[in-house]
Amino acid sequence: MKALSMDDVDLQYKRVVIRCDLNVPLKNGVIKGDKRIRAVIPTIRKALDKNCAVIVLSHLGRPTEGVFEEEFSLAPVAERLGELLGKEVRFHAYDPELKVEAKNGEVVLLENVRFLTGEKKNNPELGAKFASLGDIYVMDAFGAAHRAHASTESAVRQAKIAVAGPLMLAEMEAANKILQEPKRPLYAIVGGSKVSTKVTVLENLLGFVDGLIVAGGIANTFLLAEGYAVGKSLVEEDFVEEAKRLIKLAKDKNVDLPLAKDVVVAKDLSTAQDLRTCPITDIKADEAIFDMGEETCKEFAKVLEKAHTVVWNGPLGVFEQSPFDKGTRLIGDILAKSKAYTLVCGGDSVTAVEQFGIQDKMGYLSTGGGAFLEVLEGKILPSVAALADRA
Ligand SMILES: Nc1ncnc2c1ncn2[C@@H]1O[C@H](COP(=O)(O)OP(=O)(O)O)[C@@H](O)[C@H]1O
Ligand SMILES: O=C(OP(=O)(O)O)[C@H](O)COP(=O)(O)O
Repeated sequence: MKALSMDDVDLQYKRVVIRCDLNVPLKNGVIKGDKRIRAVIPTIRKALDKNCAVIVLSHLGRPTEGVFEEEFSLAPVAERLGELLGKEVRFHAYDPELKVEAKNGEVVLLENVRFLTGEKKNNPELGAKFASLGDIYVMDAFGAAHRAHASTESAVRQAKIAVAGPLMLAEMEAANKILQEPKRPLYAIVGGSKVSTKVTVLENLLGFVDGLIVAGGIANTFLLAEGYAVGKSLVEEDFVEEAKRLIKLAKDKNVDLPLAKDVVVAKDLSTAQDLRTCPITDIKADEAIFDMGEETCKEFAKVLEKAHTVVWNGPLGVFEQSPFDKGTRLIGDILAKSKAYTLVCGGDSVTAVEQFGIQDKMGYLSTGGGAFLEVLEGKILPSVAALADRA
């Protein structure tokens, strides 16, 4: 990747802004997986070692812009970041004026940048404001590098000096390695919930992989496209036609695209009321799919036996809530035992793997989900393009 690194510039006593992806899973203010926070510790330490004043930026979730919403606050992240760094991290609360300064040797974490009007629209004035907070702008938010937002793209273009952080560089190297020399057969498992983000990814992956397992919440839209009733399951109706097209495209390209045969359904997620496993032909109108069934997982396992490389993004079910974690656990165990090189990407997927304690059995864990898949598609990420232009 063409970009300046932190080693290429004089950091001594500078004001450094580091854009990180600290978008971690949170429930009632409790962090459920801190991989993304741990991953940027070396970056922040690198700046502190040179007596820099450090301002950290990040987004969290998808809040409404222009207003503060407690559930999307980065305050709990500031605390965890401080624990991991072994030094206090000053939290700068919601402040549309962005009146923030840091002293040398100090780390300040700014409140969620997505509360600010213009962040997601890549507003150049907001980008200029972010850039002006420091002498050097370090783009280290690999997980958000596929977003052309004010803090990930515009600020990089406008900063006095813009460099790629060490995490960003390592992640790009890992993704490019798979892209350039994958050990085939190469299979991708794409699960999770973000259908709209993943549809284009799936289409492009069909041109690159030997097999594609569509699972988790996004599989529901594919089941609907195949004519099955999916009750109250999470679906994106606007993408049913797309799903139909992708199923046909996979056939034309001779790519395996196995879909679920049985699923775990319930009437209510929080109470798991009337939970049962049923064939996909038997989902009732008041039920929703929350996990893949055992038969389906066994079938996926058989398919995956052929793989020499597996790229896994997105859990197979609502893994945060037992017993809907079974499908994700099963596939995790299979991959942990498999000889295939397994690359796990995405905030929730990595959290699941760490929750199951199988992280050491995986080939590589990436902090980026959508970002990693877009690199595999051969796309140039907006942040990467901006960094290259500044090199
Ligand atoms: N059947 C399902 N219905 C609703 N949500 C689901 C389902 N399967 C998985 N999910 C949810 O998908 C989310 C993760 O999706 P996503 O953000 O796309 O993954 P990643 O962060 O690994 O890229 C998890 O919160 C999980 O609960
Ligand atoms: O969690 C993220 O992406 P991922 O779910 O693809 O891993 C990134 O922080 C990007 O978040 P976004 O998909 O709300 O832009």
